[in-house]
Amino acid sequence: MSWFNGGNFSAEKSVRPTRPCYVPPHYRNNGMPDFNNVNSFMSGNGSFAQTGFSSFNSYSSRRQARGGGASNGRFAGPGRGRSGGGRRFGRPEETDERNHYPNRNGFRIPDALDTKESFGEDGDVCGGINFDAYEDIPVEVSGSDVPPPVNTFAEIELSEGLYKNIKRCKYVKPTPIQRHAIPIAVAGRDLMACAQTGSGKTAAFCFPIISGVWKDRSRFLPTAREGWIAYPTALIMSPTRELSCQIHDEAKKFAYQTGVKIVAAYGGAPIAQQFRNLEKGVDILVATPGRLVDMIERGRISLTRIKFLALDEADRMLDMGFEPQIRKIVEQMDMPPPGSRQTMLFSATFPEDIQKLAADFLSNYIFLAIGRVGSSTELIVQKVELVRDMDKRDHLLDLLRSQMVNGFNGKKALTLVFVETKRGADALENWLSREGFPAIAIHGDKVQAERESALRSFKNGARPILVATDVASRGLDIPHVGHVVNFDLPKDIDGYVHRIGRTGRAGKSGLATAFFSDKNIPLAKALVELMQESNQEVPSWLTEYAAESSSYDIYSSKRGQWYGKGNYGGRDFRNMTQHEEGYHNHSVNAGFVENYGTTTAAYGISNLSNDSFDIANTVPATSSNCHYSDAGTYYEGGANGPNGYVSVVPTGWD
Ligand SMILES: Nc1ncnc2c1ncn2[C@@H]1O[C@H](COP(=O)(O)OP(=O)(O)OP(=O)(O)O)[C@@H](O)[C@H]1O
Repeated sequence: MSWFNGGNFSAEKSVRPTRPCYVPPHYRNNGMPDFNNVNSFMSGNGSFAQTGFSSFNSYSSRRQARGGGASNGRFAGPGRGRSGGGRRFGRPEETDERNHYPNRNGFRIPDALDTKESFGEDGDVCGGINFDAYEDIPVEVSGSDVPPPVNTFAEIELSEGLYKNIKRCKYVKPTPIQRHAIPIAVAGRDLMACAQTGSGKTAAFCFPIISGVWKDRSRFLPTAREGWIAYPTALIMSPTRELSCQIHDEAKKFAYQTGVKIVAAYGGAPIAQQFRNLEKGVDILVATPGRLVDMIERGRISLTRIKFLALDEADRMLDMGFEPQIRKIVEQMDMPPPGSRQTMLFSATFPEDIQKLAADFLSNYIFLAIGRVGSSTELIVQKVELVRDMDKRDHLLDLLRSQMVNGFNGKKALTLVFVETKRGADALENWLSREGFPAIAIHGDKVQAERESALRSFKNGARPILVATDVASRGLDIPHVGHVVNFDLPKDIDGYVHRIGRTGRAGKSGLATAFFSDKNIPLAKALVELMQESNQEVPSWLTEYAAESSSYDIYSSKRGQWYGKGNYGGRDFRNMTQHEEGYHNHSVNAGFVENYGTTTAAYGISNLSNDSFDIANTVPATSSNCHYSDAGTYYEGGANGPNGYVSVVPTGWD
């Protein structure tokens, strides 16, 4: 990625004097804002609004002037009373809240927000979507006989009606994940696909499924709903109700007038209504696991005719929370086994251990990664602020006021604030409302109608601040989210990647601010790595914490995952050497000797149950391919051979 060297864009008021100006990819071929001037940047031609970070850069000095306390000299909390001195206003009138919300403190209520922007017909920049932003992302594909990528939708053998709908949706050009994944899926191959948040994964699995279902004449068999049992041809599962709803809505747009019937089944909504929808016929079922199991156990859905299975947010679906239910649905009910159905797994993050689990559901699959697995898009400007827990509310208030003072510069932007707990979400919503900021909370303890209403009033701008737990962290595609605030940081870096990914979508820019407190030190190293990788400016105090936090890189009990690092894999785990605790004589696909930052595979050959092992290509350990982990653990194991299989024995942990 290039760093822009000043020139025409010299600062009026430089806030980053010591570093060259990074130009995010979405600005590279367009009108350029002044990148040395934060205010100018915020009001640039991206989708999010001016947020006034100039005032934040002076935050620390203001705090010191006030004599605010800092525990270790690095915290920048305001160190003053909890109210921040703001005037308090009552909760909003529930009626006509957009127009009459008490905004005496000046918080601008956006006008009605469009749900979609329009797209141009003329090439790369369509309705603010700048495809150049994605062009230089490296692509990794592995597996046998990989179908080649395409450059246009027209090159793919999709059904006629679907083409029309792609045009109707103004999808002029496929995104990289679509260019690669759709031909693979249309060729009938199983797929594990990873691409950054907001890069178009939904269409990447919906298009082949809709097309495949449409071409599958067997769905017209009269027995398709016999005895009021629904026999869908395709099943798309996702972890949350809101995401299932969203996928359902998207898929319906893509399947408009094709005759392909799509039904959603998710918890919290009346099951009787969902049964009635199923009774009208279903080709593609979009479901959350809990409601699906319920329906299958009540004998209303059979999976015997499933030909296409897609798991969105697949790593979440296979982590410890969901895995038993997914195994039950996919392995213990009546679904055809791998090989007899086509299985597609999609996510922006895919930890190695989950990749291994996922392999159980796949047959001869292709692994596709657009960018490094678990990486974050450069479209999102990431800021990390050092804030003590006790100062977070004031800090947030200052942030929101700063947005207020600088205005939205004619742009409409929503702010999504992530907190750790449901109680914390309610408390922050109440507090913000008391302070005169129109906020609404969404979390798992709210009934579904409340959740939907919260999301609606956020989307339409009636409550432009949504306080959310992780229930809103994955998959949700809400236009105009300009700013994501991690009021509480998540425990692992993958969670952070998904949360900040609610902004900076579809080629548009976004801003993510994290409040980092001493509780988050274990996350520092992974955060620094992620930020560096996406060319973000890393504060020096965070780098210091990262150095300190190396000692936190111990295996947690949870499936050998790194705490903090999230164990995010760089690539197809089949191409990696094994480095997990407790693996003995475990055969792995060699071909690579990989350095994982802390460990690298090493020396010695065992294996060798695999015929394709090529002893001639064996690479014995040398100082360059044999490393020690941070913990001083020596890996003894093997390498190499393009198709070789070797054993890796982590002797240090015996
Ligand atoms: N080819 C395209 N042309 C124009 N817009 C597109 C295209 N593909 C996807 N989009 C739009 O991009 C946005 C993001 O897409 P999508 O929600 O599928 O992202 P995602 O990769 O699934 O993100 P996440 O990882 O957060 O789930 C959506 O608004 C979608 O309509």
